[in-house]
Amino acid sequence: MQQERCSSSDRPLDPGGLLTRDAERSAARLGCAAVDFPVAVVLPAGGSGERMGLPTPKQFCTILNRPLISYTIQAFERLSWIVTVVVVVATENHDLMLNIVRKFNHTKVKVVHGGTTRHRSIFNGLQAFSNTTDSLTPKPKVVIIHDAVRPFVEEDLLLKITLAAKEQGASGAIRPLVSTVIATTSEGYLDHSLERAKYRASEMPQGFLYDIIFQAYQQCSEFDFEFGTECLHLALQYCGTNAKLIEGPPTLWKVTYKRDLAAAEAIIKETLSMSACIIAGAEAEAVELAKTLQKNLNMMETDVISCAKESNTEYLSKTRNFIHISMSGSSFSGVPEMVKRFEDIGHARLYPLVVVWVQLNMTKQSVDSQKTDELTAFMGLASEVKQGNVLLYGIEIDHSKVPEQWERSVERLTQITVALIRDRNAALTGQLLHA
Ligand SMILES: Nc1ccn([C@@H]2O[C@H](COP(=O)(O)OP(=O)(O)OP(=O)(O)O)[C@@H](O)[C@H]2O)c(=O)n1
Ligand SMILES: O=C(CO)[C@H](O)[C@H](O)COP(=O)(O)O
Repeated sequence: MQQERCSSSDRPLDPGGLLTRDAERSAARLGCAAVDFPVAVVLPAGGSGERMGLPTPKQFCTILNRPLISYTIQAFERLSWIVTVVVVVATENHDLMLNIVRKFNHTKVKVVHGGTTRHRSIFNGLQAFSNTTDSLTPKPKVVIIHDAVRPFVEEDLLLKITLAAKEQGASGAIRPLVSTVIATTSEGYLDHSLERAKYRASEMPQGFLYDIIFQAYQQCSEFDFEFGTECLHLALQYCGTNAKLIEGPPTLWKVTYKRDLAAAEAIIKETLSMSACIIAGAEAEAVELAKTLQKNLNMMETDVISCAKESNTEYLSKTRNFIHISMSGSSFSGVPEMVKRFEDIGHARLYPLVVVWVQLNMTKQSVDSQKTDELTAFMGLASEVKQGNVLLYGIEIDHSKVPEQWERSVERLTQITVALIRDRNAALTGQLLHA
């Protein structure tokens, strides 16, 4: 079978950089030269997340089995032009951070100890590059500073920030203000309000020539270290560098309150649901169903491949969702092999994979012992692969010669498949649903 593709017209963005795109393509889109100088990143992650109100600091809270900080690291680490990511954590979380680095195979990370305030933590991070004997942290030309709790940062913006920092000495992302900023009196009355259109919210990432921001931090007062919240201000105050400001997307927001964790999870799930690969058995009916399903899943980018092409793993890198269609009687053959392959290449290391096994029944099935055995094997496999971050679900569909009835069943199959992919609900794995 030929590989077929259909694209959705209004494909959402990829705010977390969860999908593969390379820097050169971004640079081409921006019409600027690719970065050809060393760039490093400092991620302050030494806070306690008081406003979140959880015992675990927010950067270590897990979303889909992975700590938030790992998503942020990944957004930078995947870019070939970023050399090192320095992560600054409180001393008591040093080992926890090293475990995260190992578990999720982060290869560019150096972990350093934080300070009592964000500015102190950032300064500690910058100092890691001043030790010229450490080959893991060579001094960069440009350093990007980014809060560890802002997991969604696209490479296009990082390129703009980096190139502007190289040109101007400093650059930072901004957003329009949502609310008006007012000053209050000590008694809690309105003192005055600012003209909202004149002001912007300062967000992250921010980029700097390393020498400028390091010099600025070396001159910082105790007051700056204790109460300052703005790195761009330090570059201006101590080095006379006016930052270039670049408007970023709303997804740059900082995870601060509990509800922000739910919002971050929703964004990650939405991004992971943008594409799927349908693997069809050799039978004509399975191929036909695969094509109809592909047409129905028009909001996703879908590929249809035949079981025969399954051994070619090229399709794996394109998606985190797999729909395996087989005929009843052929058992769920193919599914265990496919899942094993995911394990071998570590495909589920960063994101949970969804595998929907669709069993097409051509005749009315009687509940016999063969079917029960198959179901038991399916449930066993689902529970086993869940440990490896693969979410395996089953859907049975009875073929009907009555067109309206068949259409309704395929529509139900589509809806259940979309719901399983979007929700990525670990509690429902191993269930055999009926369309
Ligand atoms: N001593 C500190 C304080 C904060 N940060 C980091 O700075 C970033 C932005 O700070 P904020 O959102 O204020 O985090 P917390 O200080 O943890 O949150 P809260 O103010 O609610 O306690 C976070 O990644 C945080 O971990 C840091 O590295 N060292
Ligand atoms: O807003 C910012 C940019 O200027 C910083 O990201 C930072 O969040 C402010 O620090 P804090 O919340 O720790 O006081």
